[in-house]
Amino acid sequence: MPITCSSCGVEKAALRRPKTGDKLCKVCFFAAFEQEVHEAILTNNLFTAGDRVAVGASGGKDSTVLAYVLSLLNQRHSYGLDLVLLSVDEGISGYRDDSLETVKRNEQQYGIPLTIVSYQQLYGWSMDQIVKQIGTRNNCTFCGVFRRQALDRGAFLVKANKVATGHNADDIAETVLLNLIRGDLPRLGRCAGISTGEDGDLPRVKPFKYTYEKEIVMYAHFKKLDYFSTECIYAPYATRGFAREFIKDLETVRPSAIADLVRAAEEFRIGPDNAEQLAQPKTCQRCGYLSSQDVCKACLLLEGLNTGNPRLGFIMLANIEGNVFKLLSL
Ligand SMILES: Nc1ncnc2c1ncn2[C@@H]1O[C@H](COP(=O)(O)OP(=O)(O)OP(=O)(O)O)[C@@H](O)[C@H]1O
Repeated sequence: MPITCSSCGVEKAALRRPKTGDKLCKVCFFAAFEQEVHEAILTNNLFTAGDRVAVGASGGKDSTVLAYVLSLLNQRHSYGLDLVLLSVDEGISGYRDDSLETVKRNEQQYGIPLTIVSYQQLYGWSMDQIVKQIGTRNNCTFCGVFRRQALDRGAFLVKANKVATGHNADDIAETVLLNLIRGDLPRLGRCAGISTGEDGDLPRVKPFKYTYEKEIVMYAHFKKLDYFSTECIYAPYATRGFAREFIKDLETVRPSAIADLVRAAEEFRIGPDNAEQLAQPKTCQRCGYLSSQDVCKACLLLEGLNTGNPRLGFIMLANIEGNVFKLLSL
C-alpha cells in the first residue's frame, strides 16, 4: 500500500527526509528544501539587494544545487542579487578539467555568467605539479590555502562583493571535529558561522549551513541537475575523509550527530585568551590580498615551492598556526 505524502496528503510519498524523517512527495520536498534555505538566508541577513554574489562553483553537487537554488530564490523572492559563477581550476587532470565542463554547461543551463581562475595563472603552479614536488601527504593544505585565496582574487576580478559557497551541515560538522582534534579553539569558535569576514571587503556566506548533504543529493537527483560526482583524485589521503567516516558511524547510533556538532560549535564561547589569537583581517605585505598575518599563507607556501623547499613553507605555516600536528606529519 503506497504511503501518502505527510505534507500535502494527496500525492504518493517519494522519499523520507533524512533531516526530519517526514515522508514526502517530490514537490513537497522541493518546497521544504527551498523554504529552509530561504529562511536561513533571511534570518541571518546573508544578502542585501544589489549584492553581486560570486557563487563558488566546483561542478560538484553542493555548489551546483546552490547556484540553482540561489537563482530560483533570487527570482521567486526578488532578492535583487546579481549572481555570477566563479570556478577555480586547481590544475588536477582527470578531475577538475572534467568538472569544469559541468560548470560550463551550468552557465548555459542557469543563465549565470562564469569566470574561471587557475592556480597556474595565479601562482605559476598547478596541483599536479605541486603533488609531483611534495607527494600526496600534505597536498590538501596547499590546495585549501590556494583555493581560499583564489576565490577572493576571482571575486575581486569579477567585482563581486560577496562569495557564497556550498558548504553544508556535514562539511561544517567535519570541520568542528577536526578543529577539536587539533585543539584549535579560536577556529572551533568560528567555523560554524554562517558568514565570515563581514567586517572586511569580501564576506563569505554559506546558505547551506543547515542543509544535510543527503538532502542536497536527493534534491539534485530528483531535479535531474547536471553535476559532477567524482571525488578528487588526491583527496583519499585527507584527514577530513576520516572525520567524515567517523561522523557517519556516529549517526547510526545518534542520528542528530551532525546538527549536534554544529550546535556545539555555535554554543562554544571564546574566552579572552583565545579571542586574542583571533587575528584581525589585514592585507598581505607581499601580494596585497586578504590575510590574517603580515604575510599570507599562500605566499608562505609559494616561497617554499619557488625555492625548491616546499617543506619550508609548510613549516612556516604550521608555526604561525601553532599547529604541532602539522609539524609531526612532516
Ligand atoms: N574549484 C572550486 N572552484 C570554485 N569553488 C569551489 C571549488 N572547490 C570548492 N569550491 C567551493 O567550496 C565549497 C566546498 O567545497 P568542498 O571541496 O568541500 O566540496 P564539496 O563539499 O564536495 O562541494 P561541491 O559538491 O560543490 O564540490 C563548494 O561547494 C564550492 O562552493
